[in-house]
Amino acid sequence: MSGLEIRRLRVSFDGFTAVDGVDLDVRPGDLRFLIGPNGAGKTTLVDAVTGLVRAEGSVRFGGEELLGRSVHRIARSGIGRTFQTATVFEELTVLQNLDIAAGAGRSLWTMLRRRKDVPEPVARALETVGLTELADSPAGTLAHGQKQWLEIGMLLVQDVRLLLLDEPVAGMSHDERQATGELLQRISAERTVVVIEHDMDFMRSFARSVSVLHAGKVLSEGTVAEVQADPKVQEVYLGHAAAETTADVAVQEA
Ligand SMILES: Nc1ncnc2c1ncn2[C@@H]1O[C@H](COP(=O)(O)OP(=O)(O)OP(=O)(O)O)[C@@H](O)[C@H]1O
Repeated sequence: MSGLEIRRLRVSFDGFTAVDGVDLDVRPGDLRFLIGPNGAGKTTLVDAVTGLVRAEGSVRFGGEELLGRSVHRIARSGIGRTFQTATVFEELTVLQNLDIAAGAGRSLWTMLRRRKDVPEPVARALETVGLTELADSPAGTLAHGQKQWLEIGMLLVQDVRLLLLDEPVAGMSHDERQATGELLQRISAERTVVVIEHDMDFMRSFARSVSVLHAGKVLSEGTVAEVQADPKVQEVYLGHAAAETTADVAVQEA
């Protein structure tokens, strides 16, 4: 099974090139972290894959070309994403949220009715994301981390094969981060998962592979150890830190 294959991807905004000729291959079973300084083009790359911005080049998933397709058609091709802020229906229960995500073709009444028989894919998703006990709680009462897990569950019931997650652990507690990392490892065993992340500790603990983006290009790629040892990466990150330190000193001296 072929996963995500990106070739010569380019996205421009009014003459500014945010993604500048990116090649990227992510196989099913991988857990790829996409890192890079602010403005590197990470979110824009995911926007291009999901059809939110126009792009040139080629994005194939499972061998099918996605560029040029509508957002809805891309979603129907088994591609799903989460955003930094979870987008769940707060007034509905966890189960109803999952039911609606799973429920193409069912009436709203069928989906909102309290049912004893939870459909098998929904029960499996509840189990996978660890929310079985909270199935009947309104989503609005969930903790921040639990909402992110619900959103991932909503992708699982749609049988999304490629998950693109934008900073899934931002704002999470240490325990929530750990649980999220383990969740991502479980779901990536048979799906293709790409995670945009700024949290380097989280990346070191859970990434199977890493791509570093800088100024719209892939700067480095490999295992966590390979990427960390790459002088180009050290320069970008240390250069960044050095610049911030200099700025801090300048502010303090002013
Ligand atoms: N709609 C847009 N119009 C104009 N410029 C944009 C647009 N979207 C993004 N950009 C620019 O493209 C560049 C890449 O942005 P992008 O959000 O993809 O970076 P990022 O790596 O995700 O950064 P961050 O880690 O801060 O989220 C930035 O310079 C940004 O200002």
